[in-house]
Amino acid sequence: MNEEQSSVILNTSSRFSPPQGVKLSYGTAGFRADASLLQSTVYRVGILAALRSLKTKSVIGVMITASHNQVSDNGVKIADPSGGMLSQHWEPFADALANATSPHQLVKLINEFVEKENIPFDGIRPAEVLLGRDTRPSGDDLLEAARQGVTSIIGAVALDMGILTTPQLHWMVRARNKGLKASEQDYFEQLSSSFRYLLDLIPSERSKLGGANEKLVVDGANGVGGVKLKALEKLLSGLVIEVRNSSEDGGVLNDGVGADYVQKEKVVPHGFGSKDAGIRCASLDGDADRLVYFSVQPESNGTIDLVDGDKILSLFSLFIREQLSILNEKEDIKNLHQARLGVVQTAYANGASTGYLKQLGLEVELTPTGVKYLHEKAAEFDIGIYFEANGHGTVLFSEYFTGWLEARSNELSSGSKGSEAEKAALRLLAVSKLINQAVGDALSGLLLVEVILQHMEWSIHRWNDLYHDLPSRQLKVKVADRTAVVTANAETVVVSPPGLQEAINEETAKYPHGRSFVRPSGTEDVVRVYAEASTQETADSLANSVAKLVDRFLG
Ligand SMILES: CC(=O)N[C@H]1[C@@H](OP(=O)(O)O)O[C@H](CO)[C@@H](O)[C@@H]1O
Ligand SMILES: [Mg+2]
Repeated sequence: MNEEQSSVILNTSSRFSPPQGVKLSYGTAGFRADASLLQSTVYRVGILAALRSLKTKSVIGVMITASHNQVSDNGVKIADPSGGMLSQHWEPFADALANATSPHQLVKLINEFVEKENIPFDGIRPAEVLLGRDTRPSGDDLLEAARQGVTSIIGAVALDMGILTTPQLHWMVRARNKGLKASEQDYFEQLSSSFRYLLDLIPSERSKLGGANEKLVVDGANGVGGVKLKALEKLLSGLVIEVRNSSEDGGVLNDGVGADYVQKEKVVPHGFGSKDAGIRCASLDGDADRLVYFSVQPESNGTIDLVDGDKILSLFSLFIREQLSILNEKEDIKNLHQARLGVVQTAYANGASTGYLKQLGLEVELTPTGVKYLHEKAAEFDIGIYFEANGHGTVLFSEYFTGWLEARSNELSSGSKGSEAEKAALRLLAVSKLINQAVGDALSGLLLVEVILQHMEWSIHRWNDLYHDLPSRQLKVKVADRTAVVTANAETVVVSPPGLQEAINEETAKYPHGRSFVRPSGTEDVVRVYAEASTQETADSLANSVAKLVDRFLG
């Protein structure tokens, strides 16, 4: 960096003092904290995003959100050129920048990093960063801090894209870097037109008046998702959606509402009750990158049948597998490309879901917790489907495979137009356009669920009956130092402290269908305990015993 550049950063950064005595970490999904602590962090992430744009010669995204956290929190994360998460290789630098104690130290760190990473300051292609935020009241000021960070790199351009869901911003970054249309309207049009296309491809003999056609009721978590879903719905036909807890209703973001609450507590969100018994309902999280479905049990006290990320994954897998097999059946050997379909889960996936997917003959991979790991693994397949049990996931299509599908559907349409094989190829192509290729997206996921249910003529109950979840329990244990827990094999085995895994094994062996693992959280200062067993009582008991072991070894 030249003198002029250094002095601009020195000047602007002096307006953003870091909070005293707080250690910030990029963590599993960006920086998160009470919003009042984040001005300097967001400003510095703005600088980092501009550097990333220079380095990759591409458009980069900065999203201001704290997802399912309480409304007084906020956060910031970077979208890479592909629309995916920031390269893990740059995370330690993000941490170092956020924790720099003075403007001089900040400039020194940036200089060292620019040199190490060989970041070009040649002015040939200026940095360009898209900024988005969710509905949090602190978002406006933080977005301004990000803008000042970006523009403190001379020549860099920051574009304020306004209030967006997290997946919308990631989608825009990806589209811009591919030279495609990238506005919010383009996003809505791509989703609604591929949804319509898939509806039109439903075999005509299947009645379009089945159970799935009743209205869908969606809990918007009092966040950005509900408002965007209403805008999207205006472009949809063939689906009636009622949105509750949209941020316009005056309710508090994530307070007794939203996908995280529904999945963890397994109870109805605010605004839902026994009057909704049996109806197909869905819940989004605060920034609309998670989706779960549920139905209210009749005459219950707010208890629900939860249809979680594992079941969404199973539904998508079934549909895609069916289309691939239609395609393969009709192919002659010369044209056969045996597509590799893979599904990716974490250890939190319910054991019944993994068993079900394997019994379908699917390749099931396990990765550590965190979308960045699942996404990376899913990208190794022609079609890779990944979901966390909490409802964050998507379906990735390799460029090679979409190219192959396009070529095949063209060939097929010039031969026997309207053949089953052609329709299967067209359905798969439409799925690749509907489902967000950048990151998990509750809105596009919801449309894919809806069209598959109509295609299968399934109610939410039929879908929920695909398999029955094993009873499970999750607990959190406060320990002196959670980093003392080191795991291996996608977090299923503890390697340190010594003896803990053997003790867990001994305990688990006492329970029929018992499974349990522990790992340090990447977003909270706790060790998480997960247990499954054949009844709720035994799952609870196993989780409690393992929590005691964690406390004994680490307390
Ligand atoms: C058990 C669980 O749900 N863990 C969540 C949670 O991570 P932890 O590292 O477990 O705190 O937040 C992550 C980011 O949102 C999400 O990817 C992950 O699935
Ligand atoms: Mg989220």
